[in-house]
Amino acid sequence: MASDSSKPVYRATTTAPVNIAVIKYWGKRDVTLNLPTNPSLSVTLSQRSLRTLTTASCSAKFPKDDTLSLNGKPQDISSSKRTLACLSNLRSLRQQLEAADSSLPKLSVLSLRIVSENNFPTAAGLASSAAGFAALVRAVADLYQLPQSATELSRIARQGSGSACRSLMGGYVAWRSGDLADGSDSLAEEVAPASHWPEMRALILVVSAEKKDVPSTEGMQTTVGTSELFARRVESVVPERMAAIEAAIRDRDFPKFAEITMRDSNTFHATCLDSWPPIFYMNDVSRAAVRLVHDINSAVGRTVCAYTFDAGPNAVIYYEEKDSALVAGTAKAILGSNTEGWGGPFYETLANVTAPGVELDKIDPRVLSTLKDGVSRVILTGVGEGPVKVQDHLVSETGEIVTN
Ligand SMILES: Nc1ncnc2c1ncn2[C@@H]1O[C@H](COP(=O)(O)OP(=O)(O)OP(=O)(O)O)[C@@H](O)[C@H]1O
Ligand SMILES: C[C@@](O)(CCOP(=O)(O)OP(=O)(O)O)CC(=O)O
Repeated sequence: MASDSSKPVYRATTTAPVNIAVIKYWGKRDVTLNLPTNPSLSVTLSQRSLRTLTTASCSAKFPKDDTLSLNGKPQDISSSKRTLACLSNLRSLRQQLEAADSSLPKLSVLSLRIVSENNFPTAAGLASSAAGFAALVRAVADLYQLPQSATELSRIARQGSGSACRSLMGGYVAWRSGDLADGSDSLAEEVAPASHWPEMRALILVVSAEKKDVPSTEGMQTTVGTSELFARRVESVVPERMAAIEAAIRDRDFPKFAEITMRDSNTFHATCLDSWPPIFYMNDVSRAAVRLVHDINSAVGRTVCAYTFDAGPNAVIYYEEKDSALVAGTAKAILGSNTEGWGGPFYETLANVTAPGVELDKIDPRVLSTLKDGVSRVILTGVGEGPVKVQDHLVSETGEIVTN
């Protein structure tokens, strides 16, 4: 029997971004294949702020079962149908390559050791599952040297977590819901690269970093099964908004982009409230953030910012870089520079801003105190690129997990 040292360790490492939808995915027409009831569209956020780093490795020296370690903790992947579905799809693509070229090493028969780190809280409504599954699929696809495009791989990432299919690309990304029962046409595609509209910024107000009450999968099934508003959202509201927001992105028309974004977040949360029993993801602090955005826009006299909320209370506020002082500068004046997170790569335009962009007497006083008490941390970021192949492997050349 060959000694362990003669059994090579194959490795590939990637980073992957978070994305925040402006037209929300909410509802599945097929739970097993993770097929959505409606298309969605998101902005990929810069990995200079939020990112997952994942190494996929395989070797004949690893124990028989595939393993996944997330933030230093082993995960039970044997009970995660979604992770198993991603891995089995990727393996069969590798098998096809090996069957066509006998000179290729038989990686498809080796156990996988996958190690991942999120640089932000997991399962706290910061889209960790999107970045996490995108990184997992991208890293294993790189390890297996698969020729498939990001759009083709999105079909696999979608089965890990729907929103993950949109994190395989940078910029402005649409997930086409598709019509086919086997899901082969349910894919993500880039609507515009980040370079088309690089001035897009996002200020995330972290309201709660706790694990959320109703997980997305469960929440969306309750909505599909019980909300009367939901059918209208799927039939007419979303298709019209998809066309309109794609045009707004093409024309870099921020006011249009912003209004559609806010309305779609509101419609999504309305269908949650219309579910039975009702589901609440937004709280008083979230509602104060909504009010803040409307107050800023009306004080400035044009639409300079837009809010959106996922399945949790955190607010994501989109704006253009030229309006940083008006939007982020006002938020900073309200929250105080002691709130964690004012800094980092997107901070330059704000660093010298001392006065609020909008006078605070133009903002409802209850909003000021609710935000000051309820926002624990901010994240300043902006539109960014898709996954990047890197060499900071989380598995050593000899196969051990690297602890940072
Ligand atoms: N780096 C990762 N690698 C693999 N799986 C991950 C990774 N990060 C998160 N996940 C998976 O995603 C799950 C969290 O998904 P969940 O949808 O509950 O939260 P979220 O993505 O933060 O919130 P939301 O999708 O509503 O914005 C984790 O329990 C884990 O299974
Ligand atoms: C509100 C959302 O963030 C819901 C995301 O849901 P997930 O992609 O987390 O759901 P699963 O497919 O069940 O894993 C909207 C969106 O990102 O489009």
